[in-house]
Parts: sequence; C-alpha cells; structure tokens
Amino acid sequence: MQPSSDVNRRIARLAAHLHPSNPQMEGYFGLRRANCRAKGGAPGFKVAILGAAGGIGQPLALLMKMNPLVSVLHLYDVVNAPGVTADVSHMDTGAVVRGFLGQPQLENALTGMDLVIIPAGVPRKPGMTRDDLFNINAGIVRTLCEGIAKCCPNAIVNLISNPVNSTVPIAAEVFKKAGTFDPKKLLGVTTLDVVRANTFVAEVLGVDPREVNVPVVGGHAGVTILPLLSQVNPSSSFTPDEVKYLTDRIQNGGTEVVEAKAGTGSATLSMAYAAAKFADACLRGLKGDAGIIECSFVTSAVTELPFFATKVRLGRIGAEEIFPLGPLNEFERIGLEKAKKELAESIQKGINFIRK
Ligand SMILES: NC(=O)c1ccc[n+]([C@@H]2O[C@H](COP(=O)([O-])OP(=O)(O)OC[C@H]3O[C@@H](n4cnc5c(N)ncnc54)[C@H](O)[C@@H]3O)[C@@H](O)[C@H]2O)c1
Ligand SMILES: O=C(O)C[C@H](O)C(=O)O
Repeated sequence: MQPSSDVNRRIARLAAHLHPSNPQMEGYFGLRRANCRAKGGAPGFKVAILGAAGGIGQPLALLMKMNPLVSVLHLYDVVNAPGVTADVSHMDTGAVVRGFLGQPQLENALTGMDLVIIPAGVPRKPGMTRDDLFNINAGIVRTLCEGIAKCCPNAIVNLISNPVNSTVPIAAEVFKKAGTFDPKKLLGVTTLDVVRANTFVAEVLGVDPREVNVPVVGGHAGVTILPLLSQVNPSSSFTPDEVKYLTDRIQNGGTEVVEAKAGTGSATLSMAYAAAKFADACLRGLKGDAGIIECSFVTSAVTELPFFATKVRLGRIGAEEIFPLGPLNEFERIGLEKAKKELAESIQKGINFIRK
C-alpha cells in the first residue's frame, strides 16, 4: 500500500497537467495547494471581489492580497478569473486566494464572506454620463446582490459599480425583498471623490496630500459630488476662484480620466487605491478598531433623501454612526440643493428598477 500522501501528490501532479495554471480555481479536482498551505496562523477576514478581472478588479485584488487583515480572498468574474487568480495567488502574502468563473460559481464565491466588494459592470466612454451605464449595470448589480442575500446576508457590501447613486438603492431593494437588508452594511464607495479632493486641495495649498482631509458629501456623479471646502482639515481658507476651480475639478475628476483614457475606460488605478483604502477601513472597523471615519453613500436621515453620502463611523457591524453635514456656507448650501435634486431622481430610478 502506498501512503495516501503519495497518492495525493500523484493526483495533484496529474491534475496540474490537465489544469496546469489553475490549482486555485473552483472546480479544480487536485489538491488545493494554496488552501493546504500553512498561513502563519493570523486570523483575518474573508473578502470577495466581484468583477475581479476588470480594470479596477485586478489592481484591487493585488492590494487586498497585500492587506494583512485578509485571510481569504475570493476573486469572481464572468471572464478571465483563472488568470487573475493564478497571478495574484503567487504573491507571498498571507491571504489564501481562490478563483470563481461565471454565474454557476457565484454562490461558492460568496459563501462565508465578511466583506464583498463590487466593481463589476461597464465603465464610461467619453461623452457618456454615469447614468448612461444604468441599463447594463443595474441588472449586473441586482444578480450579484441576490447572490449576497442568499449566501452571505451578513457581509458588509462595498458597492463601486456606477451609477452608484442608483446602484446602492437597487442593492437595498434587492436585500429588502430577500428580507436581509441591514442599512449599516450597505456602503456605496465614494472614497475616490475624497482622494481626489485631498489631492487637488493639497496642490492648491502646497502641502502633502496625506495631511489633508476634505469631506465630500452627497453622491457620486457630477453636481451630486459636493466637497465641503469650508470643513477642510486642517482648517484652510480659499479665494472664491479657488473654491470654484476646486469644486469643478473634484466634481469632474471622473470625466477628466475618462477623456484622458480616450475610450479605453475610466479610473481604475486611483479607484483600486480608493477601494482598497475604504475596504481596509471597513475591516479595521469589523476588527473593533475605534474612530474609523470615512465618507460613504449610505441609507441616511441626514437629509430628506433615503440615501446620502456623509462621514460615517465604521465599526463591528458596519456604518455604526452617520454624521450630519455640519455648518455649510452659502456656496455649499446652493450646491446642496442642486445635489439633492439630481440625487432624488437617481435614487428613485434605482428603486423603481426593482419595484416595478
Ligand atoms: N464608485 C466609483 O468611484 C467608481 C470609480 C471608477 C469606476 N467605477 C465603476 O466601476 C465599474 C467597473 O469599472 P472597470 O473600469 O473595472 O470596468 P471593466 O470593464 O474594466 O471591468 C469590469 C469587470 O466586471 C466584469 N463583469 C461584468 N459583468 C459581470 C457580472 N455579471 N458578474 C461579475 N463580473 C462581471 C467584467 O467581466 C469585467 O472584468 C464601472 O461601472 C465604473 O463606472 C466606479
Ligand atoms: O467617472 C467615471 O465614470 C468613473 C468613476 O465614477 C470616477 O469617478 O472616476
């Protein structure tokens, strides 16, 4: 009799021939080498990226594989998941990586996850608004959220797919229909607006962007992106021309990238950075770290709208506290009214997509 470890090794070798590059893929029948490896024993969280083979998904997978709070990383896409999974899984960091390809593997990708990050969907081309993506992305987000409701209803969801002002209401309606909606756990990712605001404000002030924090409230499209320059930390003053320049640039930062990429997509690298920063904040909150505050588009009573982005405190159960807008100046009050008008329509459009 051969010892069973020898037999297993032979089976693994044979399987590697048949399935040479995909030992981490769902459906691989040999030994799961990555799953078998000792991982240094660090406890961590299970994170899934849906749309992991895309422009955002790939660098985000890389950044999440580098996050020491992640113990298991599931990479799901309808195309190219095996290649991205094989590639990322060779990084010598702690997280175990597994790949999942196509709808039949969605449930296994989601089961047991603590955090699900969704960058699945089509990006803009020059001349398009984010709302022009609604027809394709709304259906994608609905399907993925139905999977979350079924397989990991307690997971925190970070929703990146545009138009965020509508996809977050879509996700909320899907979860309500399934009876799993927890408003604290559904977070629209607006971190890129804050990242851009910090960068552009730091340029104007001539300081290091890491020392600047600009609250950006409202939503994630055009005039709904409302930077509160009167509340910049550290406290700073701007001329009216600077306020106008900065507000326009922050509101149109996405379009600036879409135009520069000239038809090949929208922000992917800065977005992956922003998504990884936000996901890390969520994980630190889950772990019990205190004082984690980020802006996010969430279910909110801060205005009369059902969803709104403001600063939130992230904790063990998600967005545990939602902060009010704080004092606004006249320019910001006018901006807020414009933002609310557009937001109301985008939110309703998302709700109607599921209810009607
Ligand atoms: N919230 C933000 O700040 C922000 C910033 C940048 C981009 N975005 C949005 O993120 C989305 C993705 O952008 P990108 O540049 O990565 O696009 P991309 O086309 O490069 O990648 C999208 C990925 O989603 C996958 N996908 C499509 N349908 C899917 C499904 N049903 N299930 C799983 N995966 C699916 C595609 O196969 C692709 O790999 C776009 O909607 C874009 O507008 C949001
Ligand atoms: O602008 C886009 O379409 C992508 C994203 O929302 C962004 O702000 O970069």
